[in-house]
Amino acid sequence: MALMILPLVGPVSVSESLLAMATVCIVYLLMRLLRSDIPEGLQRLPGPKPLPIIGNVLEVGANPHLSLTAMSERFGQVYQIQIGMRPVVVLNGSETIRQALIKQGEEFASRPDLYSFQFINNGKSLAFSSDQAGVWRTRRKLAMNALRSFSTIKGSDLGYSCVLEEHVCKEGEYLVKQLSNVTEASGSFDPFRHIVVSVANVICGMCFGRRYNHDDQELLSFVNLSDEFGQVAGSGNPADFIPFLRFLPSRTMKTFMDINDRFNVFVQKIVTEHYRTFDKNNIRDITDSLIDHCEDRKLDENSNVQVSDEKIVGIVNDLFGAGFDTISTALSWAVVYLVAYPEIQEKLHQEMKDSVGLERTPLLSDKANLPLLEAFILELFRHSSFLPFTIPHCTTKDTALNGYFIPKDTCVFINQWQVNHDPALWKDPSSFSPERFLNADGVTVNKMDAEKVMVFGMGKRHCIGEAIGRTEVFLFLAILVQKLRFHELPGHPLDLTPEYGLTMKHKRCQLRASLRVQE
Ligand code: HEM
Repeated sequence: MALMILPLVGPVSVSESLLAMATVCIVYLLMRLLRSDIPEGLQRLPGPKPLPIIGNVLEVGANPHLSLTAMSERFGQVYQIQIGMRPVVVLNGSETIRQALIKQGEEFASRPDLYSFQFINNGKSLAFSSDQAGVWRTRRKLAMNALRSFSTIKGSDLGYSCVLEEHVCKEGEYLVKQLSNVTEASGSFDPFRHIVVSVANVICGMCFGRRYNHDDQELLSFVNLSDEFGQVAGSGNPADFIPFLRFLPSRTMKTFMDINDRFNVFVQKIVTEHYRTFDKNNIRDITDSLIDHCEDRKLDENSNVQVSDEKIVGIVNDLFGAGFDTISTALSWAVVYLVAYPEIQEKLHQEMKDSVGLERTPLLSDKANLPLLEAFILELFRHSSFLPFTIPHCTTKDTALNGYFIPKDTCVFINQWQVNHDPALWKDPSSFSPERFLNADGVTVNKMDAEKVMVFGMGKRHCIGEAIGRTEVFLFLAILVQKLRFHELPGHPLDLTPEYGLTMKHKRCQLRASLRVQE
């Protein structure tokens, strides 16, 4: 992401320069005057000295997860930076984050009203908008109930424990065929390009009762552009903090708006069709269940929180959006790690062969017998930390943390990357070693270590799709490891350096896959 502010300034005259400098000084002095008083017994937050107007943007740079982790070594687990003219508190360290998000959860539960968030789901997103607490709570509860109902019910095939397992197993088998066919036809494939369609199909099944072909242009037109979405929605997007940047042309921002538009049109078309064919006695999917809720609520005169129909049915946008990008990113990283560590790939296949065999599709009930696969997933979450920060939080009132004063309405970044790479928690944090999660017996996972990994946030805003996310990553990966061997494409060495964003992706690459049964 470009945090280059200075090159955006063109040639200026002497009088313009003087005027700009005077403005900068006045704003700087005003900001110093407006600095809030610190209540007795509390301290002012430490942090790097900000420059006028741009604050600490240059020090934050293009990889905020690395720069803000390095700053935690200088300033401690709670410190303040300034992005543009907006103060941002950065929280690091497992215990400090637990204290803020769980023990003082109510005080850190809100979202800041950032510029880019108004384009997500037309400003009505459950995850990104700064809804009032009552409205957000009602919508979150509805979303959780809908997800639970439509993932745990039985599907059409009674051989599966639930519809989620059925969807993932069928999409997983299809993905195996797709990857081996594409390798045969074209010599290689881009893992994210194909995985994202399979994962999108699972959430589409639950939300809209439909699946898409791997070549469906309408679906592909935005699911494969989620990199740009993540670059803007990630913590530290300059236009969110430096107002004048909104008025300068930005290719990334334009693409971001374009993806949001296409996404909203795609979902709106399906929702309109659901309204047209809605039958109260045949609730087909999550969209129907949300429409049904609107109808029931109109009959309930006593309902004390008023939430518009648009905001209720709009929950489906959040579920669909959150349900494909996160899981596809995790799986795409998984495949890249398999290729980068071929000896681990072989061990995982051997474990599958010994515990499940190669004849039948792996199921959720096999999880307890696949400890190395579970450890691999934990290490993939920890090492890649592909959600380096949670979605930004915001304080709901004046509060204190570790003895420091934090005023109401302060934007707060939660540094998950730092927790997952903290040398106080992990031995040799930069090495990729799934075995670190196995107990000394080598066949059970150390649950205490597993709980230290932070990728789903925690507390009041903690991810509502965690169970679904873990289930999908496990099942898809089990099927891929059982059926395929992944290889590097000769002459195309892998680059595991993540590209910063809300979800950090590996660089797009070309890989090969061969069917194990043919070997
Ligand atoms: C591997 C997969 C996933 C990961 C790593 C993940 C991670 C996260 C994280 C870090 C947050 C922000 C927490 C915070 O702000 O403190 C979040 C929020 C959220 N996630 Fe997930 N997520 C995943 C899958 C899903 C799925 C499958 C769904 C739904 C189908 C989902 C729905 C949501 C929603 C609606 C929120 C916003 C909650 C709120 O603001 O109250 N996520 N997720």
